[in-house]
Amino acid sequence: MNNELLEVKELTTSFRIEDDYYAAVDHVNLKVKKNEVLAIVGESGSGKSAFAFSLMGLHNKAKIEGQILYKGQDIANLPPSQMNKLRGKEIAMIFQDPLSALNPLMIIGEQIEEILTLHQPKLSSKEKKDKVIHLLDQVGIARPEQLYKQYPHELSGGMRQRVVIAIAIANKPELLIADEPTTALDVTIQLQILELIRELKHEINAGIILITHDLGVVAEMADRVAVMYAGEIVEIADIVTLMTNAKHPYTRSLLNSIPTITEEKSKLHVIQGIVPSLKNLPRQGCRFKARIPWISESAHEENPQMHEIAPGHFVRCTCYQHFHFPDQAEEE
Ligand SMILES: Nc1ncnc2c1ncn2[C@@H]1O[C@H](COP(=O)(O)OP(=O)(O)OP(=O)(O)O)[C@@H](O)[C@H]1O
Repeated sequence: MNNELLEVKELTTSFRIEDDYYAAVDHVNLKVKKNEVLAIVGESGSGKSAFAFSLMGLHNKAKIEGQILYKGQDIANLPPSQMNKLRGKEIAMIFQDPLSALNPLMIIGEQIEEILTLHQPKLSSKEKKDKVIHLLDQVGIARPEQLYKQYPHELSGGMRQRVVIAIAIANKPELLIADEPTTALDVTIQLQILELIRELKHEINAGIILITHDLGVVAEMADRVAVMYAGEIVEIADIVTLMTNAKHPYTRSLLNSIPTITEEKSKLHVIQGIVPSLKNLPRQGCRFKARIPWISESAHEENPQMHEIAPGHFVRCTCYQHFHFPDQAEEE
């Protein structure tokens, strides 16, 4: 197989609420290649984390349907013993909150050694320590020997996230999933961590799935972007196309809600409403319809499909052809 690393087919992740299952990830299809950053973007509640956790096999009680083909092998619903061998080695994740991802009672060096021991049991103590020092250096920690002996609470948020990244890349994963890796950090530190992930992309030669609600982060980091709304992918395109020629009303609304210094505040288009809760989600028709009520009913497909409108550029539903912001006339 070429350089395709991951192919997700019709992935559906459903949670049990009272007596029924409700899909938080609904028939998602996408691919990730080696050396590629695929960003998944959407508001809170759109299903991004549920998707990431499905790839990592971290859902305890959810029902997972469809296929997660990692290097051709379906890893959806893999027995825990087999998933444990992949997780932390071939597939690794950087979590949102570095403090909760680290063990408060263990020094940093031991925490990184632990993940090395798990997947490379034959390493000697000296080899392990050398690798840890090298990893800490690789993630930009100035005095790795000193940090080796420190506890998580002794570090700043940015340092902790560097350690979490060191743990994620310790076993040279081929697929790295970063779930809002900078959300919990100060703005200046966010930039440093993004820069680090960008540098590592070349060094570790991995495919990266970057989950974020922040289109600024997407613009900086992504090669391709999948926009997620209410559990579905509504648009996929390469980064340049997405930033300059987005079509789906949701993508356009997200892009329009980014303030620019040249735009007057009164002209900002802020999307009204929120992503509906799982139980209240309309499962028939266009899921974004309720948030663009000024667009006529007939613009929407009854059963919205993904349309390939240019090579590699997919848009769900036909409503994009008739979409305009409330204060503008229809474009076509
Ligand atoms: N364990 C669970 N049980 C029931 N519902 C859940 C569970 N986990 C997530 N959900 C619901 O699934 C939907 C998608 O949640 P998810 O956390 O994946 O969204 P998200 O896009 O990652 O948002 P955020 O950026 O806030 O993390 C939400 O409606 C959420 O309430």
